[in-house]
Amino acid sequence: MKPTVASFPATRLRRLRRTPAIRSMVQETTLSPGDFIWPVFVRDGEGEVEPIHSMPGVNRLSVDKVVEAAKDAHALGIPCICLFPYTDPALKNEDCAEAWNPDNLSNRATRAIKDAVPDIAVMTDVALDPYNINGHDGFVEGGEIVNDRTVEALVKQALSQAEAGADIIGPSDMMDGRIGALRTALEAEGHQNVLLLSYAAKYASAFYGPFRDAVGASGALKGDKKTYQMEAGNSDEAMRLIERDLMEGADMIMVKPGMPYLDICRRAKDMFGAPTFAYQVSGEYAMLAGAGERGWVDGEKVMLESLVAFKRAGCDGILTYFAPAAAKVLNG
Ligand SMILES: NCc1[nH]cc(CCC(=O)O)c1CC(=O)O
Repeated sequence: MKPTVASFPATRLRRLRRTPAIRSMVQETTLSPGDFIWPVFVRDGEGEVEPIHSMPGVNRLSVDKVVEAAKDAHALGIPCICLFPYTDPALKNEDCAEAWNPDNLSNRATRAIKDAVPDIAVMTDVALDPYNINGHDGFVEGGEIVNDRTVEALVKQALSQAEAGADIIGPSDMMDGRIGALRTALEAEGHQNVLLLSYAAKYASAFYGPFRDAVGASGALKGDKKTYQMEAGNSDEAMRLIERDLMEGADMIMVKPGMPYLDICRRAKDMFGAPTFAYQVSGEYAMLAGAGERGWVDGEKVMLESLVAFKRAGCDGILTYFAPAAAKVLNG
């Protein structure tokens, strides 16, 4: 596109910015609660609302409280809630079997939400890190994060989530071949309507720090995730990963983290035209919410500005811890 601009004063671009009414008429991108997927942290117990110190305003919730959160989200017009379990350290080991336990925390929360608020979509996370004694997304053998044996486990995990009623499965593990394996298994087991939202372009990022505290994986993690998550300097590789996942049966794709990778969102949308999501991750949230809390920035304004940026960059939606706060502002 080459914008046409006649010379001054035939064109005075400030005319279009003069009043709120005129600015609203020509606004190119808008934000609404329907754009949000709300990630929540689930813990055991009842009546539990446990603050996460590195994410001001975010709590670990017991299943009953997650159900209340889902009701609130639905009332605010948020279409989807995404579950991340904080697993009891006693249930973590090297075989990660808790990941496909039909009665694990994530599956109990899914069933409880689908019972109480059937209209909200439930998204679940596929990766072994909440269950793995060493904090990695895959099995570790002799210091290596092994691919194919991990994919077999991810399939069992995803099937248990589909069985529990998950609408959207989000593989965040970055193993090769998992989208194809998951799609094949879901089709074979009668879950042909379950959606796959692939964490297709997921970078090995320091912005995940507060999340790892929230799910209790920080202490456990040995080494880094660079043999499966992407290097920050790469963009062509992101396009290869997205194309590969779409060809294997992903319905939607994600770029993660969000703000430092808006160029990847734009490129992905332009290149593939698939439903594209960005994850505004825990570290991004911590920076904005933390600075807002101290009065260093206007918390509400930076929240909305950061979120509309994703829409402008081509995203169809955003996973954000701000979802309920932003929806409240947008609903007026
Ligand atoms: N499967 C791990 C996973 N799923 C979502 C996040 C990060 C989300 C966030 O930071 O908000 C991570 C962290 C990681 O890869 O170490």
